[in-house]
Amino acid sequence: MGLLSLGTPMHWDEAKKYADHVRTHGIIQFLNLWEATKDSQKDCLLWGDEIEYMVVSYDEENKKAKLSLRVWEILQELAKEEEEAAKDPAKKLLVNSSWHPEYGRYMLEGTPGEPYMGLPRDLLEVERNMKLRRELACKFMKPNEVPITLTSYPRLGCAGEGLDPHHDPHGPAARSLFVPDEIINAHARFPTLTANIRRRRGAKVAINMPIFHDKNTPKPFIDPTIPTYNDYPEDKNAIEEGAALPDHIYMDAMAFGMGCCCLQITFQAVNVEEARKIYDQMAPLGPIMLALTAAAPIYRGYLSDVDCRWNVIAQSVDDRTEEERGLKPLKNNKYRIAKSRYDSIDSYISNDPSNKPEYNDIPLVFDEDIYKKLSDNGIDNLLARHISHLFIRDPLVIFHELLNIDDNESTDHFENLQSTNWQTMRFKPPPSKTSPIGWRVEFRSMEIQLTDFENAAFAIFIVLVTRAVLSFNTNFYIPISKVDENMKVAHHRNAVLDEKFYFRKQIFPQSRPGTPAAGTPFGSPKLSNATLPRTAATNNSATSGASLAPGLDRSDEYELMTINEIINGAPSKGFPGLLGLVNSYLNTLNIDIETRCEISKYLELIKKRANGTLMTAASWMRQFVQNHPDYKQDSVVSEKINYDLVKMIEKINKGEVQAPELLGNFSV
Ligand SMILES: Nc1ncnc2c1ncn2[C@@H]1O[C@H](COP(=O)(O)OP(=O)(O)OP(=O)(O)O)[C@@H](O)[C@H]1O
Ligand SMILES: N[C@@H](CCC(=O)O)C(=O)O
Ligand SMILES: N[C@@H](CS)C(=O)O
Repeated sequence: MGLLSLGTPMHWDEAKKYADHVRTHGIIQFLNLWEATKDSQKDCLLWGDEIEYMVVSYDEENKKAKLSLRVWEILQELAKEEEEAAKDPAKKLLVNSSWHPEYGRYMLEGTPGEPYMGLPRDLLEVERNMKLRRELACKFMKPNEVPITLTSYPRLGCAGEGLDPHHDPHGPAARSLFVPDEIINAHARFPTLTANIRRRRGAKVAINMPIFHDKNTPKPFIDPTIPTYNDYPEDKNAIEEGAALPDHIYMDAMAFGMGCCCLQITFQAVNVEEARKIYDQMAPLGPIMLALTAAAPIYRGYLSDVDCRWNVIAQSVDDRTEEERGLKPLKNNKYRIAKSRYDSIDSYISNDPSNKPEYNDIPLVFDEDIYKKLSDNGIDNLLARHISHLFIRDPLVIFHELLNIDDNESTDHFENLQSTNWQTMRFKPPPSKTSPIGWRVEFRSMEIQLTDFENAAFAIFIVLVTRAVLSFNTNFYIPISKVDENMKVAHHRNAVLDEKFYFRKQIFPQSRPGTPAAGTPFGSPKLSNATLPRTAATNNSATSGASLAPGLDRSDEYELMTINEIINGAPSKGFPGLLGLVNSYLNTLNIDIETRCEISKYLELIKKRANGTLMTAASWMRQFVQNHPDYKQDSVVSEKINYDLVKMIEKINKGEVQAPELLGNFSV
């Protein structure tokens, strides 16, 4: 959930006139924040997860599962609980969660009431708290409603069905052929984002995911369910005009992407340099964790040939004009931009000496005036590049009432741009000059899992990886272009087992192979060299992307590995794997046996997903569909299959049905 300011939002035609105003003041706000917080030191790890839910409403009589558009009412009840809990310590324990709206009017976002601390036994709170959240959300639902953690809803946008209450497709914000605007959260942020992305782009967003060709799927596949009416000026015949590609599942609205759910983890670092280090070290793991958590194989009622949501969301918020996408010469726009606002990160930002200039090997487009303003005010090259790159985008949601604000007090204009750059990692300054919250990093690529047990396992694994990274001073750097290649591969069907990913071979500093830095249990050991300054000469060029200089080919530093190798290690190569690192890290702590056993359960799940003993949610859902008696080997996921699938997921989550191929013997 991004910035939820209140006010009267501007139409794009007006908002674009204030884009420079918002950027200029956003940078002043960032600089004010930087001055006040750049030396902030925190002494403990704080971290938290964000779980996104969909609320399903069953029509038991007709065996249909619909998305409930009643979430606003549920959120109001949850907010009341939170308010009461804040006043009453006894209730605080029972509620212990925080709730937020999300893009879809059928979506909820829940986080722990307070961030977790850095003790190993706190890890055992994670699953308990996720269960508590689910129970609490249920309390305010109707008997036929249920929260499910499904990344993409299989039949979202199948016209004429699937929403409770029913609404026909269309509406002025999305102008979709498939979904009504009533599916969008009513908070002004969300319909305004939807409409202004479309207006800025100059056309509706066009999302095309390859269809999975089964035995009876027509070839070429030309979707017979795409309507051909033409209610809006730019709403042309999607097939004839080429918006809907053959052999693809076509979607035409932001809801198909931002209506997907994910699992995000945020960590507070001890200081800004440590946050930058974590950001860089975790970035190459983005695609690996995307493939390992893959849970989104079905779109608009069809089995697709991809397993993950990421590219769907990227295309669903792609506000770049034809000029920016390189389809026309630049005339009205300033830059060619390679990626959507929702995409993988474009540059590493740490001043750690292991961050070699040649790792930032993709051309970085950035606003040179903003870069200069940041540099002139003491921001180093890498951070200035990062921020001035985020600021090539236009603000999409501007509120009349919040145009002129006190740059000393507010960070709204900075957050406006920051919170609409939806990337695999987010580098987050303290929310305000006086906030007790420190510098944080958010890990954003993972797909939401079907059960709380799995979500807890992935959350715990990721937080332990960050601890191991700091403890062993690991080096996961590979050229960022390789991270991008991994991102593409991560989408492939069954990438987790069938594909290989670039990963660094030698992940320990040469001088201290595998030696853990001394640290308090689960705390962040002080980094010996993370604060060394880097001169501009050793950093990347300020004006363009540094491409790999001849003779500097670092391909000997990385190689293609399977996810099994990356996670579980490759003993013959002396590569420990991320789980090897995590276990070595845990061995350095003084943990009681019971806690260690409990933690091991979660790590076992990760191990077994990576080595193929257990299926990803994406593979499991494919198998469920393909084995369903109603499935006709034609890629179609019917209403009845959808209903049975959602029911099955609910039962697995409640422990009423075992799914050993997904969960092994683990109980949920
Ligand atoms: N000081 C902190 N350090 C680390 N994590 C924190 C801290 N405070 C809150 N969190 C956790 O960060 C997560 C997200 O909280 P935050 O309020 O930053 O969300 P947000 O604004 O919705 O973020 P985003 O839009 O980037 O997803 C939650 O899991 C929360 O528990
Ligand atoms: N739901 C989005 C993330 C939304 C957000 O940025 O909070 C996803 O699946 O990645
Ligand atoms: N929930 C995301 C996507 S709309 C945000 O608010 O930024």
